[in-house]
Amino acid sequence: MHSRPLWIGTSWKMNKGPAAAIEAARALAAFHPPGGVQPFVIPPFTSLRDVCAILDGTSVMVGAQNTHWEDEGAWTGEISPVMLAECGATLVEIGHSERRAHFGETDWTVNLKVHAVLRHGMRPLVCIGDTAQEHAFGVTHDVLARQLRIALHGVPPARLAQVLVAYEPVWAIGAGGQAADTTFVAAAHARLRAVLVEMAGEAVGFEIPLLYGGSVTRNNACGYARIANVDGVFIGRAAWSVADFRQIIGSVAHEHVASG
Ligand SMILES: O=C(CO)[C@H](O)COP(=O)(O)O
Repeated sequence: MHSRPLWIGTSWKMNKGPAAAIEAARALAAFHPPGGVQPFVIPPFTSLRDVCAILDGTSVMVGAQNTHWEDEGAWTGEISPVMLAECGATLVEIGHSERRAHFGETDWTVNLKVHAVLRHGMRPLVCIGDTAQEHAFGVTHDVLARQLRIALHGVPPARLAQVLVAYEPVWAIGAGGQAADTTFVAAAHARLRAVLVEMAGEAVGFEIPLLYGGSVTRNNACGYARIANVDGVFIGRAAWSVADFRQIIGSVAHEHVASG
């Protein structure tokens, strides 16, 4: 069996109001994931506290979809890392491409948020990704390395061990997304691993979970999960139903254990 867990998680994005989120969390609480897998779920802010309470003591980690970098203050409409920690979140997603594209998230704010999340004892899940245009120009690896270096700038190596990274090509995400082929993902993840090792040294650099996301489905999840330097998958649409999420976890875990 693999010694490191395989991370399998989903963000519900702007789906599921409090009632639906509570129902989904209860269904997840009754699920006993197979060994070797670390499941996580990222509900909207409106149900974060409830979902954390329901999944407390289970093996399912709960995260938030965003944070501000300040602890408090006159930031209308924002949520601070202090609030997220108080709700029970242990993971915070930062820099998703939808936030970068529609809400002005930049590499600089991603870096501020990474520091804020670590300061409050949670784990940042840093999302990076190339646009269709960058992909077409063949600069994917440069873009990813730049995003990663800025996101993690100034984080001491010991703290880097708390970070998770998700590579999600912008062109692969969502209804119009095109699933990336595994050779392409393998090369991108190898490059990302090299950057992490450069920044954090071998011991920590190899330990940082590197997840893949973007049109991951029950049909292709195992293929992505078996790539070297892919430590898990981050799923959107295909895992919004708890039954589908559980099914993907089951099949990926089965293969993970069998191949270990
Ligand atoms: O963040 C994602 C996973 O939660 C990502 O945007 C992938 O979404 P999907 O293409 O709907 O799987």
